[in-house]
Amino acid sequence: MGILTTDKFPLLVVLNPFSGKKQSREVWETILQPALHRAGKPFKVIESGAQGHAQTYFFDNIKPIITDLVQSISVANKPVSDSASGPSVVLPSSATLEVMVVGGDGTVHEIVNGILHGVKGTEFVSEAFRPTVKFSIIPTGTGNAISTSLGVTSVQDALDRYLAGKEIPMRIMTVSTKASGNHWEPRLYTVVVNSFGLHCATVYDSEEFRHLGNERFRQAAMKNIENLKQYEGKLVFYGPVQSYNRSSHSLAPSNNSSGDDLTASTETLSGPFTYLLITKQASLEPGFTPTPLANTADEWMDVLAVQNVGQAEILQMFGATSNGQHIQQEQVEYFKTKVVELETPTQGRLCVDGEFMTIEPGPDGRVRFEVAKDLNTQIFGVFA
Ligand SMILES: Nc1ncnc2c1ncn2[C@@H]1O[C@H](COP(=O)(O)OP(=O)(O)OP(=O)(O)O)[C@@H](O)[C@H]1O
Repeated sequence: MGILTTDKFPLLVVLNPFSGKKQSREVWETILQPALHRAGKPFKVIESGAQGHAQTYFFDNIKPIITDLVQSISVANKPVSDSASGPSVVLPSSATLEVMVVGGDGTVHEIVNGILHGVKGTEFVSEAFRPTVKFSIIPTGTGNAISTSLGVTSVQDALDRYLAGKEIPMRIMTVSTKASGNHWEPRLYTVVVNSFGLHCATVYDSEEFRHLGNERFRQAAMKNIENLKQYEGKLVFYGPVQSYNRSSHSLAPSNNSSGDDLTASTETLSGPFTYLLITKQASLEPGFTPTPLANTADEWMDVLAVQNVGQAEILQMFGATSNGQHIQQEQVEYFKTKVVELETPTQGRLCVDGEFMTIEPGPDGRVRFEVAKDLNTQIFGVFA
């Protein structure tokens, strides 16, 4: 790999020149690079050359990166030679990899998926040795959901938070389907949002409006609202569920809540769905906060469900999503949960952080969403 040029392991900077309005390179050259030089931080730049590049890069290289990272710590910790036995090198039980993303949420999604698939089933992330990956997310994408949810207001703000060094856990979700032998196999890891129905169709259609920046989502949403569809499916919750109570303006344990037993089904929404989001972030872009109670760092995922409504109700909801007041509306159901499964009677489409996945029909095609609880997937943090 040869990433280790000094005994100080570099910050890995992943730059996506295609994100948002294509300003990542300029932001890097004019703001970030000079600031890192001033701060004396060594770095290595990885420029994404195509869709999927960041994911493939980390999938292919995460093991040598971790090896070099461990070596750098071992070098730094090497005690002064005391005798003929020479210096002893003590291998650490953990190490911190810092990754600065100059791009959007899709780039963070690619890196997380590349890393977790790259180390799966290896000793590179295990009980004996577990690295942590700390992200500095510089918001040069379109939605910048993670940054917006953390209240980051600008590139400079994100940079200042990185240099200040305060971080919080960035919990992710696993998206699994049934593999042979009937066990759940994680297919994808989600950092922002899984969606079904209108939101997924909007993201799908928004690519053709990419040149419009943020406006692309609005254009694609209007197109889909004009031609509003209902999406057949049922959503089954397992284990503890909290639902939002409009009268008390607060979350309360669902009536059927089954303690911490994640195998017991608690609640079912029978659909059809007009709009369905399962998220880890409160905002999906500045001015759009569909799951206002979501928290990047907690062990819950938030579910916003709108079942079988018409254009007027959907427009009414969107009219109040800027400040989260839509969760007071009758047609909006809001939950916090840890495990939920979606089943569709016919083939469906799921959107996972902007990546699309096919839902196969019937019980065998069920998709299971979980807040990742395996410690080997809970390795991410974000400077906040
Ligand atoms: N060199 C490249 N050329 C074209 N597409 C690229 C390139 N590198 C990465 N991509 C793709 O760019 C897309 C957008 O990336 P990213 O998520 O960073 O920005 P965004 O979509 O504008 O922001 P957000 O996800 O925050 O809304 C991703 O699908 C990624 O795979």
